[in-house]
Order: sequence, then C-alpha cells, then structure tokens
Amino acid sequence: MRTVEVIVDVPAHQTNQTYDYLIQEGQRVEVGMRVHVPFGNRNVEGFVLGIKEDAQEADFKFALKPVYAVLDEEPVLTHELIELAKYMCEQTASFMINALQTILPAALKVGRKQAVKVKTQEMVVRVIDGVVQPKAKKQFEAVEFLLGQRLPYSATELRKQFSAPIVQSLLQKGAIVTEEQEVLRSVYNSSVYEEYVKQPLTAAQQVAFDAISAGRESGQAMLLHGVTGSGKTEVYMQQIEAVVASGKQAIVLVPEIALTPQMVQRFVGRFGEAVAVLHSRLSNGERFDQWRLIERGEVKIVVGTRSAIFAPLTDIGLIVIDEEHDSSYKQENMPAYDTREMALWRADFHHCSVIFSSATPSLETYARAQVDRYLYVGIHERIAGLMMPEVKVIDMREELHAKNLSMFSRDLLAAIRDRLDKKEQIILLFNRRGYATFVKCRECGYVVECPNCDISLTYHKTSNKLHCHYCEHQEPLPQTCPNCTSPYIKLFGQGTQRLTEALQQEFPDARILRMDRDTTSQKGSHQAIFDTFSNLEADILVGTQMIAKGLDFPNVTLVGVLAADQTLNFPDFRASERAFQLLTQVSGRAGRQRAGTAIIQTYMPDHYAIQFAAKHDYQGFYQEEMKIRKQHYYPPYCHVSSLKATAASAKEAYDLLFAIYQEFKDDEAIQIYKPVPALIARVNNQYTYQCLLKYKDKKHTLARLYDLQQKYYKHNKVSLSISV
Ligand SMILES: Nc1ncnc2c1ncn2[C@@H]1O[C@H](COP(=O)(O)OP(=O)(O)OP(=O)(O)O)[C@@H](O)[C@H]1O
Ligand SMILES: [Zn+2]
Ligand SMILES: [Zn+2]
Repeated sequence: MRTVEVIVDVPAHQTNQTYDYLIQEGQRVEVGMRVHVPFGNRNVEGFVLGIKEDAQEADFKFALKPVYAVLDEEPVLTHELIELAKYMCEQTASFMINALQTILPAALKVGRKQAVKVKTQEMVVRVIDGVVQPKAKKQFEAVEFLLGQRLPYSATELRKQFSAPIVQSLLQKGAIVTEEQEVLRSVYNSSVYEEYVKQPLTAAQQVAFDAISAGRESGQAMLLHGVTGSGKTEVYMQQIEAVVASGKQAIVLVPEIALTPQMVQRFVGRFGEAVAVLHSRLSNGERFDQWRLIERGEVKIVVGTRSAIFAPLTDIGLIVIDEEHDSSYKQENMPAYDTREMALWRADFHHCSVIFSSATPSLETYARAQVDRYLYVGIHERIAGLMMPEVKVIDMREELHAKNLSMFSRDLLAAIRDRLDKKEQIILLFNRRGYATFVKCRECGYVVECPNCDISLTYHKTSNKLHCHYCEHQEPLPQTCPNCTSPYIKLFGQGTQRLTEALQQEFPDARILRMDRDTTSQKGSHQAIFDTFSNLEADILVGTQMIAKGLDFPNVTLVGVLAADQTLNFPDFRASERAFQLLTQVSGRAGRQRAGTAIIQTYMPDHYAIQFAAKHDYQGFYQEEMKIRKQHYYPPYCHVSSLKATAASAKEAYDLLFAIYQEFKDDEAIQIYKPVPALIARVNNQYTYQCLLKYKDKKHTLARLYDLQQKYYKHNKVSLSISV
C-alpha cells in the first residue's frame, strides 16, 4: 500500500511531527502537494512531505485513515524548498507548518474557493487561406494581415484593428479559428524600458569582477564592499550575465520596495523578459503568475524584496543581496528568519555563491570577511574618478544661539538656494513622517495619546486628524485641552509633511516631491515618484529612510539630513551602527555624476557615528564599534535573541516571561535578562514584555527555545514570540 507523511495545519496542534495517511485508488500524490486529511473529527489541510511506496500495515500502530482529497495538480513546493523549510524551523525555533506557509507565496495560500484564477484571452490560432474572396475587401485585408503575423494573435487586437463585425464574419465563414488561451499577468511592460547599456568596467571594477569570478569557481560567499557610487551594480550585473550565459539562474534581492523601480529598470533594461519581479505590492494574481513563470523555467533572473529568496528556481548560479546591511532582511514576526541565512543555505544546495553587496556592510558580515569566512572584494573609489561628497556637520545648538529657530540651518538654506539656481536636484532626509509629532497642552503639559497604544498621536494635515502610527486609530484635533480645557493646545515636533510645507514657504517656486509611507500607500506610487524625480520634473525629494540608500539620481548634488539624532537616540545596541549606515548611505546619494555635498544637522556633532560617516571612514567606525560591542558583550561577540510575551493584561505577559526567566537563569550557556516592558508597552490594547538572551552556543540555545515554543504555544492568554 502507498502512504503519505503529512504536516497538518492545525493551530492548536503545532508540532513538527508528520502523520501518515493512506493514498486511495486513483489519487495522484507527490511530495510538495497539499491534501485534505481527516484529523480528529475534522477535515484539515496539510502538506505532503514524504511518500512510502510499499508500506506494510504492521508498520503502523493504528489503522490509517485515507487522504480525502489532493488539492494540487502539481507540487507547490520543490524538495529543495521543503528542506529549506526544515532549516528555517531549526534557525528560528518555529514550526514546520509556519515555515512551509512562509515559503509558499500568499497567492497560493488562499483557500480553494477564492483561489487565484488563471487569466485567459481569446486568441486567433489558425487562419485558413482562400475562404475569403478578395472582393470582400476588409475581410481579405484582415486575412492577409494575419498570414503575416506569428500566431496565436490576440482577437481583441484584431477587433481593434479591423472592427468587431469583420472579425465576426471571419469566424462565421471559418476563415479563422480562435481559442481561449491562458495569459500570464505581467508586472512590467518591457517595451517601455530603455536599454540599460552594458558599461565597460573601470579598472577598479574589473579587479572586483575578476576576484568574484574566482570566488564563484569555488562557490564562495563574498562581501562586495564598495563605496557609494562605485558601480557595484554593474559588477554584479555582469556576473549575472555570465551566470545566465552558462544556462543558470540568479536571484537579486533589494531591501525596499522603494528600490525596486530602479532595479527593475536596470534589469529589464538589460535582460528583457527573462526577469521576474516579486515584491509585496503585487496583486495576488500577479504574484501567482510570476511564481508560475518561474516554475515553468521561463525566467532567468528573479528581482525582488525579502521573500523573493524563496523563488522556485531549480538551477541557481548566483544570489546577490544588495544593501546587505538592511534590517528588512530580517523578518520580524515568527518565523523570524534572516534572509541572508536562507540565501547561504540555498547557495550551498546549488553549489553557487552569494554576493553580499553594500557600501556599509553590517558588522557581522564585515567581521566574517575579516576572518575569511566570506571572500572580501573591495572597490574603494567612485566611478569616473569622482570624489566622495563633501560632508558638513552642522551643530544645531549653534543655530539656536544664533536665534535661528527654523528646521533648516543657515548653511542648508543657502545650499538649497544655490542648487535650485543651478537647476541641480536635492534630497532631504527626515526620518519621521506626518506633520507634527505630538499635540501638547502649554498649560498642563498633557499630551494627546492613542487610547489603544502607549504612544502619542501624530497630526496629519491631509486628513486634519490625529493618527496613531501603530494601530488604525484616528481622531479630530482637539480645540481645547481634554485635561484642563485650556485653549493653548499646540502642535509640536515635525514630520516630513510639515517639512515639505516649510520648504515650500521658503522656496515657493521649487517643485517638491515627498516619499514616505503616507505618499506610497498606493500601488505604483513608488514608481511614479521615482519617475518624476528621474525625469527632472521635481527639484527636491523629501523622504524618510526609504530614500536613503541605493537610489542613483545623477543630477543630485546636495543631500540634507534634518535630524540625524533620531536614529542615534533609539534604545538598541545597533543604534550607532544604523546611524552610521544611514548617514553614509544618504550622503552617498549626492554627487554621483558631478561634485556633491551632504549637510548633516545634529545636536550631537561629536558622536563617533556622525564623525566617521562624515569622513567616509568605514574602517574607523568598524574598529570603534567593535571595541564597544566587545566591552558590553554584544554581537558579533555573541548571539542575541529576544522573547516577547503579549497579552491583554500586562501582568499575564510579565508572569509568563518571568517564569521563563526563572527557567533559564541557571543555564550557564545563556545569559538572560529580566523581563522589561517593550519599547511601546501597549499597542492595540495588548501589552508586551520582552527579555533579552545572549549566548555563544547557538545549537544549545535554539534547542531550548524550540522547547519553549512547544511548551507555551498552546497558552490561551499569552502569545510568545521568539526572535533569534
Ligand atoms: N563602468 C562604468 N562606466 C560608467 N558608468 C558606470 C560604470 N559602472 C557604473 N556606472 C554608473 O555609476 C553610477 C553608480 O553606480 P551604482 O548605482 O551601481 O553604484 P553603487 O556602487 O551601487 O552605489 P550605492 O551603494 O550608493 O548604491 C550609476 O549611474 C551607474 O550607471
Ligand atoms: Zn491642559
Ligand atoms: Zn494606537
């Protein structure tokens, strides 16, 4: 008899154990397909992870139940991706079913009934010559035309060209035959992209290119560390060209949806239709079709954000992770996987290389390159002999002394004016969206907070309302203080929206664009903003960190950072590293084709992260930061994980974590800290406590975390989440 091993999707029964079921007569089942099986007294969905061809009844303790139904005609996951799911479970202390669901694209996950439909289109598949006589002039012309086309030809197109009645006559006479054929929704129109011409490499690029070629021979993982504007993209694009020429495929990951328009332009502009694009803004239908294009082997290169690492390619020759240091590569929720680890695993499976590319590599990656775990490939100069941008650090305390109370320092204003006069472009970074950060009463100090979260509300001018950035809550702006009824209730602090307005007041004729979460909530809005700025239809681009990295606008000669300290003041051991990366990256947007300047406004001008960023000194920063990490025992000197407990009552969340703390505190291999409230202790009326774990022995700790997960996932009041 034939049996299958199934991982069942039962929330209250999360184990990594598979269950055996009997395959019935006539059922076609393969590993990687989904099935319906009986579980308890219910019918549940599950994944087939194994098949036993000639199992014996005696092998099983109980009589096996049958597979009710097979849900897929083809496997939705390859063997490789199933193995990857197992690895993901180990790395994140999570459950197999969650890992499988993470890897499977959302489009395939939706239930049977609303499953994404295959899109079809009426196509002319045959043309029969001689049926139509020349005297039926129009019809004859249509047939002549079709005889000169490659079939199948779109019937809709034909109707547009020759009118619907003509096509109808042709069909009635039997001069043409049409058929409904499947079409794949495309996510870009390759004909609108100009060719992205291959550039002869500069000497420095060539050295890097050759080093990478050698590294690829032995399937090594590499760090491509090149200063901003050094042309890293060209180097790895030419590597990909070689990979594709050898018949293999490549994955290129970008950190932000904001960067996909530029990447798609470059890749489609060079490789045309061989490129698939996967990111979070695709519709289910689009994602479904991209996934199937890849599965059918019609795609050579997949470009996308984080989850594109799970693209079902079968013969990968290279994986590139661009802006390797970006925090978006780490998934926040469980399974809290690290895309870089997933990439290394897949590369290992395919015996190919991963290239981690960045101007500001994460400390972990750089440290690995230092001890030769990754091959180090450096490019230390910009394209075309351009200088790195000059960076000026402005001490905002001095502006205050000089009675300048505006958001802009005098130097920045002068520089903006100068660039506007010269018709050069400007990028301004302000890492906070909205209009005003909070509303406060001048008399009693009351700050308007979200009723559901422990966070102040942000005023948005477009809606003229206060918004919570953590839940959906909105409320009107109060006219008097809700606490003391004083009318002196005022907006304080600033965001991108307020900044844009102040800027417009200073420079009434400037064309200003804003890119942040509020202006990019619609599909295609990134592309629209990107195109407008690229086509020189705007002078100033204002935005949050989403504009800080990777973008390549040749006409930008000035970058301003309005509040450099925001990142630095964040209570996280990576705060300095993040600030250094952000400042280096955003400064790097300036002067990519001609000399440029960056102006950084700060209240902490002497902070080492700011100083090293101003000098473009990665090495210097690395050494300083490593000293501090060593002193305080932080990564890369150890691993850290965090445990979060969330519940409707603060006490319950705390009690659970405290119990765990008690369990762990005697483990000599793990250093655990007492539970503390999360940075924002209450979101949507749910309280979160967290505790930090530090350890060297990853295997041991992961095993213990996995046990924790097994023990507490059924807890009906507190949800526990583990981030490794
Ligand atoms: N060999 C070359 N000759 C001429 N121009 C080049 C060459 N290589 C790259 N460029 C151009 O140089 C510019 C910068 O390249 P690119 O955007 O790849 O930089 P990068 O190293 O990725 O920088 P960042 O880390 O800031 O994103 C681009 O406009 C690119 O087209
Ligand atoms: Zn008040
Ligand atoms: Zn809220």
